Amino acid sequence: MKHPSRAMTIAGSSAGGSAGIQADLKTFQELDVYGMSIITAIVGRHPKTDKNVHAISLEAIEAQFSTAIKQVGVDGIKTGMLFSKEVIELVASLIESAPINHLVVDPVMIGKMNSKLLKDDAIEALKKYLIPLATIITPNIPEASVLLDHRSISTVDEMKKAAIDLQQLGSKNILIKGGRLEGPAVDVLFDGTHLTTFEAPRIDTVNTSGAGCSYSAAIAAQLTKEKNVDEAVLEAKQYITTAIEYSFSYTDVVGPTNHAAKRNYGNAHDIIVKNEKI
Ligand SMILES: Nc1ncnc2c1ncn2[C@@H]1O[C@H](COP(=O)(O)OP(=O)(O)O)[C@@H](O)[C@H]1O
Ligand SMILES: Cc1ncc(COP(=O)(O)O)c(C=O)c1O
Repeated sequence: MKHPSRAMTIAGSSAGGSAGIQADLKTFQELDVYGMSIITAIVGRHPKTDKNVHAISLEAIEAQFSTAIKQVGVDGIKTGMLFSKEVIELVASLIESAPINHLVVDPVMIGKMNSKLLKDDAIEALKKYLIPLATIITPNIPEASVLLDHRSISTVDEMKKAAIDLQQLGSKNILIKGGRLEGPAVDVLFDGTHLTTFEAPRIDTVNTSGAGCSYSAAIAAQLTKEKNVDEAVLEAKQYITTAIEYSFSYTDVVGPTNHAAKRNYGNAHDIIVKNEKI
């Protein structure tokens, strides 16, 4: 038997199972890669306070990472919620010490239920230490805007311009996710020479908690299988579009995407891919 490739998520725990570490591990499993997790923080809602993030010590983060590397090894990593500049600096140095070919950085800042997942003073550390190590970064529109000093981004053309400008931060590839715009769900990839758009129909649902987490985890999973970046993004876009098509909610809270949907029902929609040279 050939061993599956090995993917690691370094991210926060999201108790409801829709986002964060939980979404990443479900995605890895669905895509047939061996999943590992390094928990950086625990997000839990406290109805009577706004203290909904419980930090994990740097020592515990380092201990998880070295255990996973020694017990298993790693082919590709994705980072999600990192919360503080201290965690970002540590995670960047751990990643630099590991023999990996693929790093997906999802610059998670604010959750869909408005949890603050990154401190304001951590943004510079993200730019300085982690993004330059990335194979690809996957900001949504508000995150891309913050990384570009609060530039307004409200059209696909502005997403294209933003993707080109974000490459100056040092990541090889930039993928801006258009989930927050109206109209078709268009994501823009810039690889340094080409702009590629990946377009899916907009699905009429609010249940997209963890969509960005699952999408970046799916890209990481495909990269560990030695797919190139274009193939990895296309397959991940098919995966997340199908997971959103079959999303649901158990309560009146924004619900999860359906991680098993592609396995159970096959791809829900064709993705339109367009490519232009810059
Ligand atoms: N209603 C929707 N219909 C189809 N695709 C969507 C929808 N909402 C988000 N997406 C897609 O889901 C992926 C995650 O995007 P987004 O929700 O913007 O990320 P995040 O969770 O980081 O905010 C992207 O490919 C985006 O285009
Ligand atoms: C730990 C963690 N990471 C990431 C996210 C981001 O989720 P989303 O992709 O829905 O923005 C959340 C949302 O609450 C979270 O709790």
